[in-house]
Amino acid sequence: MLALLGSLLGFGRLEGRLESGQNLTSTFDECRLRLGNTLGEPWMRCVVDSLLEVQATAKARGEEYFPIEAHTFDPLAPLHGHSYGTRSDDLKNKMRDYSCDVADGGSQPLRTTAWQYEEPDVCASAATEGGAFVYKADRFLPAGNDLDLGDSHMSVHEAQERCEADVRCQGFTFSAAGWSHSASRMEERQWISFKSKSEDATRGDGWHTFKRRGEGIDCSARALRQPRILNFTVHVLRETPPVYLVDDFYSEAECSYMLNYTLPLMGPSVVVGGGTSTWRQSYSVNMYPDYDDETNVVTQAARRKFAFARTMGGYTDLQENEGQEPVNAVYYKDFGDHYGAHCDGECSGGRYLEGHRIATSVTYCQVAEEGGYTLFTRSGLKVVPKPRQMLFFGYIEDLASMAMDRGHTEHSGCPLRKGRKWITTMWYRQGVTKEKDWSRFTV
Ligand SMILES: O=C(O)CCC(=O)C(=O)O
Ligand SMILES: [Fe+2]
Repeated sequence: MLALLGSLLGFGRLEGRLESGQNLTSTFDECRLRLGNTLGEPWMRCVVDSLLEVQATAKARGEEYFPIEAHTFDPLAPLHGHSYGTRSDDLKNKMRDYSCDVADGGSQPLRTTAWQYEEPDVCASAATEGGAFVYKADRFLPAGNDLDLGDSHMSVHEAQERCEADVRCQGFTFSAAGWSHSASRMEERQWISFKSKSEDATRGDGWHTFKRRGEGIDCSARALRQPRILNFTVHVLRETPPVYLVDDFYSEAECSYMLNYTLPLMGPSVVVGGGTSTWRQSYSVNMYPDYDDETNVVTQAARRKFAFARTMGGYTDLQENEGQEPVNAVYYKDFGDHYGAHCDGECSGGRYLEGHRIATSVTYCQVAEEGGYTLFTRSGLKVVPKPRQMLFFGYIEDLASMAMDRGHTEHSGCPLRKGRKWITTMWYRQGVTKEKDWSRFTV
């Protein structure tokens, strides 16, 4: 079934006759009614078949029509030279707009299964060594110079005390070639810059950074923070390439922590290559997991997501580390905010290349009352999320040959109609490391 849509929708071609020609909406409505109010793939197929019939009749009569070329159902192949995610495919986008605004409850799972995750011990001594601070060698903090603590000449030890005493202080940074983190050297005086921002520790030889630990977890209540075994319910929406929806992936505490922390920092979203676009209307900000700080909520959530991708997604070589992309927090808040049809990675059937994106997860803390669904635009899968669910989808069509998807992972954030939507999007890359990080590769 899946094998048909990537190719047939790739053939939708507009020749300036849409408005004066076939009334698409009536075809959409008719197919929906004929199929008992369901959308998805059977509906898309019905629409295309109906339009082909109308086209044949119109052609014979010399009338206008919505032009689409005859489609093949098999094998599925992207249209030669066709670039996914462009605006050229008008029929597909009209179908997307229509599907987004129909209250059909979304796609139902093929099956439901369970996933178990054993949390790392976030309060183990190794994970909290260094007390309230995480030390980062060869890193400086570029931003957050708005503290009146100023630059001060003092011992590193004193700097820790001063920073801890001020809630605004998120860390401090100094340059000292040859300095190493040891008890005696903590008493040496350095020129210290205190910072109100510590998420973006940047590589710099001879620099040293002390970051305040995440405040998400209080390790003083040690007894309450034994590592937990978490059990999740997983709804399988598609087997290959995988689309899973996981219930209660984030806890309420995680969501409120991330919402509170990101909302004041958000700016207009950008698209791949930089810049804003009406294709992606929302607000966003990056969150940086710090794999040296296990108490950090963003770190814990990222570790859980990677574990899921390895065990459930089958991407066993995936590794969370500093080479991965930051997590993108996205807020859709105004009527019509949306993300047009796009692929997050390569989706025209090539071979997977190390360092590139291999999977995506979207975790919803706030869902809209109407609209804001996540729709797979070439396969008709529609996710109507519940708060705190995680949508995971991978792009590998065949794990044995590492052949990539041929269009079925193309997706869209439906226009927001009522309420607000707040999500975190995470992209997974195989083979990235701290030294060879994501920015060296395209998507
Ligand atoms: O908003 C959504 O539902 C999808 C978001 C998305 O596709 C992305 O952030 O890459
Ligand atoms: Fe996306």
